Amino acid sequence: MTFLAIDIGNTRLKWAMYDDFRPGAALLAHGAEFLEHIERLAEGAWAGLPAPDHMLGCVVAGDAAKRRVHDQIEMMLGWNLEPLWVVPSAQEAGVVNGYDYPLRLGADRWVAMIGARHHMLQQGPARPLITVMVGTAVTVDALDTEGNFLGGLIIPGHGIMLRALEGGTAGLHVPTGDVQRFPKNTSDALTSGGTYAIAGAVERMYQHLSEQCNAEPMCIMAGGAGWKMSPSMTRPFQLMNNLIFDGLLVMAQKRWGQ
Ligand SMILES: Nc1ncnc2c1ncn2[C@@H]1O[C@H](COP(=O)(O)OP(=O)(O)O)[C@@H](O)[C@H]1O
Ligand SMILES: CC(C)(COP(=O)(O)O)[C@@H](O)C(=O)NCCC(=O)O
Ligand SMILES: [K+]
Repeated sequence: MTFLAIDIGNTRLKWAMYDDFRPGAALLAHGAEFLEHIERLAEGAWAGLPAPDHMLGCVVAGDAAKRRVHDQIEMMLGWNLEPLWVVPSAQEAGVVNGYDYPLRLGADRWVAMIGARHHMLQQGPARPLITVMVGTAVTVDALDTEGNFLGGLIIPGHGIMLRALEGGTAGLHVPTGDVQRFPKNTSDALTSGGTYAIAGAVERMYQHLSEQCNAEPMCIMAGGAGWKMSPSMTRPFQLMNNLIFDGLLVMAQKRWGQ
């Protein structure tokens, strides 16, 4: 019972093939393509894969990207798949969506929270939970001990922050620098500024959530640039590279399992 999970962010499409659609399924193959290379999937990374029985994805990159992926799936000989995409709802898998308009929440944030809460409950008792996703943009989302999504932050990712500063000034065209506590050149000042802006936002959310819930939150971080943040975080956290896929496996089991 093979399962294809797809996560289309604003920079890259990530995909993973599993031998089953339940948490803990074995990873058979995985990969990532920049969005401009979606058309390579069918004849490239996906060629030779076993035909998946089910597919579930989340997409925040717009309908055009989704349609281009449908075209790739159609090109796969022997695949007979109905592509299904996550739509954030009011409640799923023990998580309650507190957004003013639940549908407007990014599908990737919804899936990540569901994956993170499932992961936490596998490890021990329920606690407040923060999911941090460091991709094109950075999102910092808060769940209380009962699984209510209380709300979250959206901030620019490293790349967007740098490009915005480069574009809006005359003197900030410099190579990437290092993260320093007291940067003494422009490159280090920009790199450190972006990194601590993100780390500071997570710290604030940690304070807000621990005050709100009277308990120490668990913090789970993911996303293509999560590793860049690791040395600069102020609180304990777990890096989970497959967080979105884990969330999709939880949702897939609810849809097709049993
Ligand atoms: N090998 C890599 N390829 C692409 N982006 C990378 C890579 N390593 C780190 N990054 C960083 O990760 C970000 C993209 O992360 P990703 O999780 O793919 O974003 P999204 O989900 O928004 O597409 C980029 O902004 C880039 O700074
Ligand atoms: C915040 C995001 C742009 C993050 O995108 P990403 O960095 O993963 O490409 C995405 O989750 C999104 O478009 N959200 C919709 C708006 C919202 O969540 O409020
Ligand atoms: K993402």
